Formats: sequence, C-alpha cells, structure tokens
Amino acid sequence: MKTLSILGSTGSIGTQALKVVRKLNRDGCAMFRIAALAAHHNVELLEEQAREFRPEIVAVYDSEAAADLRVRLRDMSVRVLKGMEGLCEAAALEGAEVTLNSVVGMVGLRPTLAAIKAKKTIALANKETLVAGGALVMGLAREKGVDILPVDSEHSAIFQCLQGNNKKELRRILLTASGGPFFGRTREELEGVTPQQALNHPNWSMGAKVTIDSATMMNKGLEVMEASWLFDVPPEKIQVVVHRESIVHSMVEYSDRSVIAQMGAPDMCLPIQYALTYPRRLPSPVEELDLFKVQSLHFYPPDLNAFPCLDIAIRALKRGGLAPAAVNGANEEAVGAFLEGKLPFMRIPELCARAMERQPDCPADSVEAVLGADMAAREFVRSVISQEKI
Ligand SMILES: NC(=O)C1=CN([C@@H]2O[C@H](COP(=O)(O)OP(=O)(O)OC[C@H]3O[C@@H](n4cnc5c(N)ncnc54)[C@H](OP(=O)(O)O)[C@@H]3O)[C@@H](O)[C@H]2O)C=CC1
Ligand SMILES: CC(=O)[C@@H](O)[C@H](O)COP(=O)(O)O
Ligand SMILES: [Mn+2]
Repeated sequence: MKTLSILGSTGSIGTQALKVVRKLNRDGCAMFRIAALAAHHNVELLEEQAREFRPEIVAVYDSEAAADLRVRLRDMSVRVLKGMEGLCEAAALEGAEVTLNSVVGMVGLRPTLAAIKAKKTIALANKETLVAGGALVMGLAREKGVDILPVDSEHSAIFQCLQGNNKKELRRILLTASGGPFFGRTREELEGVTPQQALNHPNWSMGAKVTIDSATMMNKGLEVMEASWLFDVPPEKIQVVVHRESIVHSMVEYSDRSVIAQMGAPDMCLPIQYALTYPRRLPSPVEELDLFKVQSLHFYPPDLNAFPCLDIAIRALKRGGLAPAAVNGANEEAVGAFLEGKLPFMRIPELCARAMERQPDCPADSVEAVLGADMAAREFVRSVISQEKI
C-alpha cells in the first residue's frame, strides 16, 4: 500500500492520476491510499473526490472556497485546510510517502520544498517549480536523499531511457516537441491568433496554461530548463526536435551514438502511472501503440524566429540565477492576460524577453529571492498592459 498526497487533484494531471489510482486499486495490482487532496477553488469536484477517496485532509488555496467545502463535507471526518499553509501541510502530511505536485504555476514551489523537507518522494508535474527554483529544489532533494520522479511526458521518457545505463556516458538529450497548433506558420501569421485557436493542441488535452505554452513553444523552453535540473545536463547537451506525432516522447544519445527512445500513445496516464508505481510497470489504461496506424514519424528543427519563447528560455537557463524565475513569472502573467483577451499572442515573448533583461544578475539562493524575481516580472507585465491600455 502506497499513500499519496495529490496537489492539483482537480486539474488535468490530478484527475488522470486519480483515474490511474482508481484503476490499479480496482484491478488489485497495487493499492494506493489517498491521504490528502489539494486544489485552488473547484469545491464541487473536490467534494466528489473527497467522498470517493476519503482523504484525511483537503487543502483549498482560496479561503472562501475552503469555508464552502468545510460546510459541504461536515458529515465526514476530514480536515479542510486553506491557503499556502494548507497546501504545504497537504504536501508534507505525516504518513504519506509520495507527493504528486500537479498544481499549475509557481505557486507549487513552497509545497514542493515542504514535501522534500518531510522526505516525501516527489512525483513532479509542476515544471514551473524547477524552472524558477531548480537550484533550491534539487539542492534540498540531494541533502534529504529524496527522489524527484518526473511526470512531464518528455522527462519521464528521458528518465526511462536512462534506466540501466551510465549517466556519465550520456552524449545528449533529444527533447521532442509537437510544434503545437501553429507549426509551420511564420511570425507574421501568428500576430492575430486567438486564445481559442491557441488552445487547440494537436495531440494532447491539457490545462489552459500549458496548452498556451505549447502554442508559443515556451513549454519546450521550460522543459529544457526542467531537463537540465532533473538530469544535471547543461543546455548545450539538450537538443529540441519537433516531432509532430508525439509518439516518441524523447530520446537520449550515448557516447557510442546509440539513441534510445521511449515511445507510446500520447496519454499522460502512462508517465503519471510510472512515477506512482516506479520502479514497477503495471497494466495501465493507455491504449496499445499501433505502428501500422501511425505509419510515419516526422522530425524537424524548431523555428526560433516564429517561436522566440524557446530561445528566450534557453538564454535564461544559460544566464542562470534569477533570470529563469523572471521569464517564468512574466510568462505566467502574460499567458493569463492572453487568455483573457488582454494581450496579443506575439507580445508574450516580447514581455518575457523584456522581463529577463530587467532582472539583475543575482543568485537563486533563497525562496524569497525567487519569489521576489517572480513578483517583479509579473508586476512589470501588468504595468505594461495597464500603461499601454492594451
Ligand atoms: N496536463 C498535462 O497533460 C500536462 C501538464 N503538465 C504540468 O502539470 C502542471 C498541471 O497542469 P494541468 O493539470 O494541465 O493544469 P490544470 O489547469 O488542468 O490544473 C491545475 C490544477 O492546479 C490547481 N491550482 C491552481 N492554482 C492553485 C493554487 N493557487 N493552489 C492550489 N491549487 C492550485 C487547480 O485547482 P482548481 O481546479 O481548483 O483551479 C488544478 O487542480 C503544470 O505545471 C503543467 O505544465 C506537464 C505535462 C503534461
Ligand atoms: C504532455 C506533455 O508532456 C506536454 O508538456 C506536452 O509536451 C505539450 O506538447 P508540446 O510538445 O507541444 O509542448
Ligand atoms: Mn511535456
């Protein structure tokens, strides 16, 4: 029996994680107990999940929503917590062995650190945590002897390709990117795209923020940073390869030029389940890969002119310090504004680049420093939007 805390249980990754748990428990392959659930404000779904999985605590970031949930669950013996404190308590709950962090955004940083301090194994979907606070997270994980198991599909693929091989003999990582809904378009053709068009990912059904990141290719930039921290590989050894079908989830090349790929149907249940059952491989709800149906796989270099976010993120990683936190904060704010119709699509990269330039060179050596850079970048984006009355 493995006991789990799931942060972001109402989201795309969170609900698929509960699907995996439900199926494995029903099949009797592995038994999971859910000790804690957490989300922002979706109390309808949290109530449903709490009644099904009977956790000890449910954390709701929004205070009013927490009060509402407390009333809804008054017939149950469950503690309903609120705010960042509640999120951190859910992440570090005594008795839980694995904390799945699948909240979206920088808000995931403190709970990740709280879980590592409490020596939980971390199943990490929340890439923004590593992008902005990679040095803190990986440093603390090393100090506490805690495993960070990747959930992001490409990183799970790389992790799987590394099993049984010598990391010292790794030559490079080939990180695949779908290219998103706007693959093949020029920069000019991207000027007027709408949120509805950008939310139309060709291969994956995901939350809104990561879907827009895929459309700008900032997602791949964030993933280069995530891979660099997770596998301790410099940016020069990570090559982004556009692969339209999202069947090859990533590859690693060794010194002898052997390239090992991890493939499968594009379904997040697979990497989620591998992180939860690692090192075991159990039957999953993922459909069989039918190569006769797929027939051909395509690979292209990324177009950095049409998708400058990828280049901005790689430059931030090379610069180091608080530059990635600034880019990430600006991106979160700009993506939110784009989704609300307040910012044109191609201004996302422009504002991220400007936020990075404004960020002084300082080490990312404390949570306060990282959150400060994040906040400054967000304020910068907000001030540009309000001054220009976009
Ligand atoms: N979806 C996917 O297939 C993939 C996602 N990822 C990464 O996983 C993470 C989650 O993505 P995804 O599931 O798509 O996102 P969703 O938008 O679908 O879900 C986000 C989850 O985070 C919760 N949340 C948001 N803000 C807070 C907060 N302040 N406090 C507590 N909980 C909060 C939401 O709660 P509520 O519902 O109440 O708002 C929801 O449960 C992201 O970092 C993404 O990049 C990585 C690879 C694939
Ligand atoms: C499923 C997953 O891991 C996403 O992060 C995915 O990679 C997004 O697709 P892109 O390759 O288009 O960014
Ligand atoms: Mn990914």
